[in-house]
Formats: sequence, C-alpha cells, structure tokens
Amino acid sequence: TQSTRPQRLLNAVQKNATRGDPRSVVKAIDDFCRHKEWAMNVGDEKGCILDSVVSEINPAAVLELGTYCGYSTVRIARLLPPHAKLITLEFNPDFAAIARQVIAWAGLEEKVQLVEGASGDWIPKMKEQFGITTFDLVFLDHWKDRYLPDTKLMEECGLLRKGSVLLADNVICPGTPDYLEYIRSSPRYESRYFKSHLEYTKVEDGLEKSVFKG
Ligand SMILES: O=C(NCCCCCn1ccc2cnccc21)c1cc(-c2ccc(F)cc2)cc(O)c1O
Ligand SMILES: [Mg+2]
Repeated sequence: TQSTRPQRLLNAVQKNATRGDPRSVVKAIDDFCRHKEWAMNVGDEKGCILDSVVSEINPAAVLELGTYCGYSTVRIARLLPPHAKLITLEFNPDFAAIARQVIAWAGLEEKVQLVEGASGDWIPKMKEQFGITTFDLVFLDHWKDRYLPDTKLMEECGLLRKGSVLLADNVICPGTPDYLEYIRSSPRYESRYFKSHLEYTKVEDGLEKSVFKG
C-alpha cells in the first residue's frame, strides 16, 4: 500500500533524529519539509516565535488545537517546566497515530496528552476530563473557521483566566479573518501580530498573540 506523507515524515524522524532528543526531531522534520515534501507544520521561522512565547509564559497548562504530526507539540513540550501538561487535540486518527510516534521518539510522552476528536466536542469537557482549571497558553492551529467559535467556547467554559495567552497560526495564510476581526476589536484581549512566512515558503503569514484580560 502507498505510504502517506505523515508516514514518510515519521520515517524521516526515525531515520535522522536521535531518540530522546527533541531538537533533533524538530530539525529532522524541518529538513524533510524543506528539502523533500512540504507539510503544514508551523515550521522553523514561526516556530522560533512560538518558542519565545512559550519561554516567556513558562506555562503549567497548555492546549494545542491541531496536532497534525506533532511538530509544534514537540516544540512546545520540550520547553515546558517539570509537571507542566500539554493537551493536544487531533481530529484525524491517522495524523494522531503518527503524532504519538513522533512525540514518543522525542521522549516527551510524559508531558503530552494527545486527545482524538473535535474541538467543539472536547472543549466543554476539558475541566471534568483532565482536571484543568484554566489554560495558560492555547495554540490554535486547527480548522481556520473554528478559531473564532472555539475561542468564544473557551471563554464560555471558563477555560481562560486574566493573562491567558492565545497564539494563533495562519492568521494570513490560509487566513482567519473573522477571528482576527473579533480578537483585535474586543476590549477583552490585547493582541499583537508577529509577521512571518508560511512554513518553508516566502509567502506571508504570521502568528497573532492575544492576552485575555478577564
Ligand atoms: O489547515 C491547516 N491546518 C488544519 C488542518 C486540519 C485540522 C483538523 N483538526 C485538528 C484538530 C481539530 C479539532 N477540532 C476540529 C478540527 C481539528 C493548515 C493549512 C495550511 C496551508 C495549506 C495549504 C496551503 F496552500 C497553505 C497553507 C498551513 C497551516 O499551517 C495549517 O495549519
Ligand atoms: Mg498551521
């Protein structure tokens, strides 16, 4: 049977990265996507912005919407303090199966809980299922038309506290116009745009960082 792109990406990790070395896993994926096959990871350029936001917050509880192959999961989890938790949600079971193996290769299983399903179904269950009070950081990287409804849902479910940070990928390409309009005009958020490029390309894209004011 034909392999899929995520399977070929995992093979590149297992061939070129050192088990237990998250940095080498990140590098192996970036090399594969830059030189072999493009894939929709946040990538190295936007990844550095992600790293700086994670390091600044030093979060104890992180929610990632959109795991894909686990690239940003590894980028975030490698920077988390001991006992910090990253919950990552993936809708596609094939992507989830690959991501579990990428996360394991990086040796980060202890810090990561990968959940399969849709954000609209899982966000209302976060508190009861995972003992979460609020998230310190949410990385939005799933269906672009779900960024806005899921942000409103997280507000309604009391998952955000004064100071919680939302970091949204792809606000230019593919684009999340309704989310940007809402978050930039809402008095309840302080937003800042980090101009960058679509992963592994020269096309403009960027991350929107928004702090919830409570
Ligand atoms: O579509 C993107 N990501 C989302 C993939 C599907 C997520 C599904 N999913 C996961 C969790 C989850 C929970 N609930 C509901 C649904 C859920 C994406 C696309 C591009 C891109 C593609 C082509 C192009 F020409 C230019 C840009 C670049 C990116 O960086 C991206 O992130
Ligand atoms: Mg993305």
